[in-house]
Amino acid sequence: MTNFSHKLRLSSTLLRRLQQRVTAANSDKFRSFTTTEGHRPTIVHKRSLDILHDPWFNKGTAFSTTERDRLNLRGLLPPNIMSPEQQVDRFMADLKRLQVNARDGPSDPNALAKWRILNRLHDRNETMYYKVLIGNIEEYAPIVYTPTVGLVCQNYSGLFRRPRGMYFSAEDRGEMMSMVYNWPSDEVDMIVVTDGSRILGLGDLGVQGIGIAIGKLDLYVAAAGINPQRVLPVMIDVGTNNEKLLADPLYLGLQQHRLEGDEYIAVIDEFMKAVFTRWPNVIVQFEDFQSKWAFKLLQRYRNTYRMFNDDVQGTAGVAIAGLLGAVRAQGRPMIDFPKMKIVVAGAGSAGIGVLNSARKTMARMLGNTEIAFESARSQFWVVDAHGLITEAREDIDPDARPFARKVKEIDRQGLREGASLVEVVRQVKPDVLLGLSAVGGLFSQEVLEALKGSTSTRPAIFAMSNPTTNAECTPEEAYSIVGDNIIFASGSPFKNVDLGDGRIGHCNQGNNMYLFPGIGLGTLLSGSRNISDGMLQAAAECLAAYMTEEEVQNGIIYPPISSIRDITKEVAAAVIKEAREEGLAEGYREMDSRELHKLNDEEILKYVEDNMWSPEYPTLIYRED
Ligand SMILES: NC(=O)C1=CN([C@@H]2O[C@H](COP(=O)(O)OP(=O)(O)OC[C@H]3O[C@@H](n4cnc5c(N)ncnc54)[C@H](O)[C@@H]3O)[C@@H](O)[C@H]2O)C=CC1
Ligand SMILES: CC(=O)C(=O)O
Ligand SMILES: [Mg+2]
Repeated sequence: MTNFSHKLRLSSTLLRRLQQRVTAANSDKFRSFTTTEGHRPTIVHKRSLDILHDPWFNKGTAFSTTERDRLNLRGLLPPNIMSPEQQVDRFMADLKRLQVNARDGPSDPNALAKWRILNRLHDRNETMYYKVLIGNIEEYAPIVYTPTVGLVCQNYSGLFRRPRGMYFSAEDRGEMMSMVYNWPSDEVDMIVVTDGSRILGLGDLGVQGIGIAIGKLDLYVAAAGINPQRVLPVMIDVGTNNEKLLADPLYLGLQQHRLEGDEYIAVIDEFMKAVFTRWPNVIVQFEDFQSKWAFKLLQRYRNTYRMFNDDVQGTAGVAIAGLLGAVRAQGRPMIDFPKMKIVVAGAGSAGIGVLNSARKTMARMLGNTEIAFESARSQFWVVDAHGLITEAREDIDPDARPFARKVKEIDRQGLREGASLVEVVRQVKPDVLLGLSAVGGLFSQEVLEALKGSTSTRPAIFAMSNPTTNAECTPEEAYSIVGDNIIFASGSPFKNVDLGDGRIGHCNQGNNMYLFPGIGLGTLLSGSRNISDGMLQAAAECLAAYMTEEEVQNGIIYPPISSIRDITKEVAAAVIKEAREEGLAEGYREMDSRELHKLNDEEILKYVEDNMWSPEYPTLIYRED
């Protein structure tokens, strides 16, 4: 009897194993019949542990029985075969449990612990990492991106485990052309490069800035479906002027002050030449370069290379979309935008980028004449660390000069050179107060009180600086001081505000993450050799048009991050259409320029969608080198 029941148990175990094999075999069969990008078999040239240690190919416990045999994996994994969904469930359960228990420090006990857990997953299984990220983007974008990525960069020396991306340093001068060939992939679509000189609002973090390039590329994969095998985070280490880091023996970067002038430019030139030689079709996104270099490098490279500066150009587009949303939210037509009075706090790469773009947009709406361009200038008041910028200022920054107020003009307004932000807000009574200053709390109680005098029926507050502690004010402060009838956006995520009686004070996330992935993807798929102003403008207009009238009336001027993949697809399509119209679209792979021109709007969207990578395991086939 005992024997019989034992046999029964055995046979039920056997049966379960057989079922698992059949399921696994069927899923293999299913995979081999589908032919989209994610389902084609991938040829591999390695087996055994080499596969398990390779995050591009690793499937962990999801390797089927036949694959385990084919790839010499049998015995190297626990015997139970899991589906990708089960893997994600198991990981999520662990993540939730650990986030309750883990403690990293008093300020934010869980954020770094979550980042660590996700990073470990990124190291061992890229597909699953992105499945987790895409499936839970609202919850984990704030971990892999702002605000936690700022904390990660600040603590990078301690957090560094497995290297990711490439490092080019001042010591590598003359070697970069050969170094690029050390990267294992022949195909790279997207590079995000930083020199670490202005990471979010946290200043110079030197080599530790690599974290921001990794975080931005995570969004390229999650939002734009850029294949993770074809992204490359890059850190150009030309030294740091952060004395604390220079004094830290554990600092991972060059222990020297930053290169300046021609020496600095020579390093960046060499890097650009090297990457475009190896990967002529790559797109390079410049990220978090201090303002003094951001504009110069953009002008230097934008007509020669396929590149853009996210802080200058991506931020500008997101701000324009938000500003147009603010006009609509006041019940006015978008064409009223040139009548808005806008006070901008911060005249760095981001602030000046927004100002230039807003001025051009206004001028276009006013007929695109020189007079229109000139008159649009007078809608802006710019305040930097030294107060209101006027033509009376000595040593005025050339990038800010076009926005310096005329002395006579501000005299009439009861203002003067260097007037404080609160004075400016009080006198101007603006429709919009926009902060890109990196100064947390700059929109103080006094400033917000002054904004109550705004002539607008619904003033808009954009506290766009990152990370969270650098926000110019919180949504609670804005709603409680200025009133319920405002529009609010911040660069890093905040919770909505409960206004009582079931009413919600919406907190929009005004962050360039809504544009840069679509700009990159659209450029890639259009095959344009440059990223034109028109393509950037098309991206911004697409984002502005994404919100419905009802949403805008409710104060929602940006989409929720849960729809970032969809908005990115739309933005990419808009970029492709504009590139095509400007005669820049040279096509991508089998979609040549002629074919691209034949596509209607729907077909362009489908073309974009078909080229977006999804986190699904391909069937792996072994082949000798
Ligand atoms: N939400 C988003 O998508 C983006 C946000 N940003 C954020 O914008 C901030 C600024 O970035 P950058 O322009 O590159 O930096 P930056 O350092 O070049 O510029 C900062 C500007 O703020 C001014 N400033 C400093 N103290 C001030 C004060 N008390 N009052 C008024 N202005 C003051 C400075 O004079 C300077 O003009 C950062 O925190 C960054 O994270 C940047 C890009 C995108
Ligand atoms: C969002 C971004 O690019 C920044 O804060 O620099
Ligand atoms: Mg940035």
